[in-house]
Amino acid sequence: MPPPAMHCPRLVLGLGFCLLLGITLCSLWVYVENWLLVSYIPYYLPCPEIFNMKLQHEEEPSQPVAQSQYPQPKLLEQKPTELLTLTPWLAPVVSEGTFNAELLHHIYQPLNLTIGLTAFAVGNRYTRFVQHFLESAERFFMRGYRVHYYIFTHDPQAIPQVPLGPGRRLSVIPVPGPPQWEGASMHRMELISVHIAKRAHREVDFLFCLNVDTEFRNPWGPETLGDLVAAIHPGYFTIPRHQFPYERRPVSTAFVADGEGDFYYGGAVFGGRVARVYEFTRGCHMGILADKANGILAAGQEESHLNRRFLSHKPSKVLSPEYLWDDRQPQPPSLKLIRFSTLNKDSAWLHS
Ligand SMILES: CC(=O)N[C@H]1[C@@H](OP(=O)(O)OP(=O)(O)OC[C@H]2O[C@@H](n3ccc(=O)[nH]c3=O)[C@H](O)[C@@H]2O)O[C@H](CO)[C@H](O)[C@@H]1O
Ligand SMILES: [Mn+2]
Repeated sequence: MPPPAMHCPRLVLGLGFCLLLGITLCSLWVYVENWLLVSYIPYYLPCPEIFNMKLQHEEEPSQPVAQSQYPQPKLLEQKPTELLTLTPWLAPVVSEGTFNAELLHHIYQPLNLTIGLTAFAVGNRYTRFVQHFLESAERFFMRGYRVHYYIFTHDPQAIPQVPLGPGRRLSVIPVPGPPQWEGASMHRMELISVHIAKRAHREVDFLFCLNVDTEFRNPWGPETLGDLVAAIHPGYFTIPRHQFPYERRPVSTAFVADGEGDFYYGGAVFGGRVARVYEFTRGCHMGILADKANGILAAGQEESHLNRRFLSHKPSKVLSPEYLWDDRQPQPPSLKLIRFSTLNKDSAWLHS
């Protein structure tokens, strides 16, 4: 009698088939398992590409900061000044005693920055201020840095040739004069923003916008550089905010309510990184245009719009009234020095 298996070739075939199927299913499972594992790896392990990525910025050579000698900062020390040194939104308030000029110079000098400065001299009453303004700036404004002055005027012929130090240059920007000119306050924001868009954004890193009937009296250096910089108005730093000369009519885009306000900032000094100054001046110009369309002229004109905007777009650095004084006021003991001041229009040198 043949063995029973021989009797059932079908059984053998069936067993063989089952074995094959089992092996196939097993390898399929291993493959699927591996495949699942592979598909999860990128989610749990860091992508190896990031280790090969080249950093865009080369590491800076070490700066000579460590070599300069300056007093140790002390956490528990008395206040460096009678003035506030930090705003509630953590912007420094710059005044004498709050910074070390030599240390800042060591930090900013290697950055090779160009600082722009705009001033308007439209109308013969204002062109006569340019010479003294530039001469005083040459003595005190950002000494040791590249500086680009932009003087906006209706009369380029009237702008004097003032000798400039190395790395410093002057561009005269022609603008319409009177009668199209209805007072600088209505045009400066527009003209500055257009000038930045057309030209200054390529030429300078930081830009300050200043009144021209002024003078520098003491050093104004890199301690003033910041993203968006405002200066406290010399006339209003001792009074409560409900007395600030903000625009108080709600119909104006410059409206500020009684219970609002940080400092009253001067329209004679503002600045910052050139892109931020562009946004700032553009925003102020839009507010001025909207008011104009509604037949409104803000109480402090451009200065009202500047103050409104600084309320919602806080300055990253605030300059104390050392950086915006007014000749008509005596120097208070809380201000250790005056760096920049509005001139009394009867100043003797104007008549000489
Ligand atoms: C001491 C004081 O109260 N000063 C206020 C006022 O100064 P002022 O009343 O002294 O303003 P301003 O008449 O000097 O005008 C500001 C600047 O605009 C330019 N300009 C003005 C008129 C003109 O016809 N042509 C021309 O070029 C010029 O650069 C001048 O420095 O204005 C400032 C705004 O900047 C602030 O509002 C100040 O609070
Ligand atoms: Mn003035």
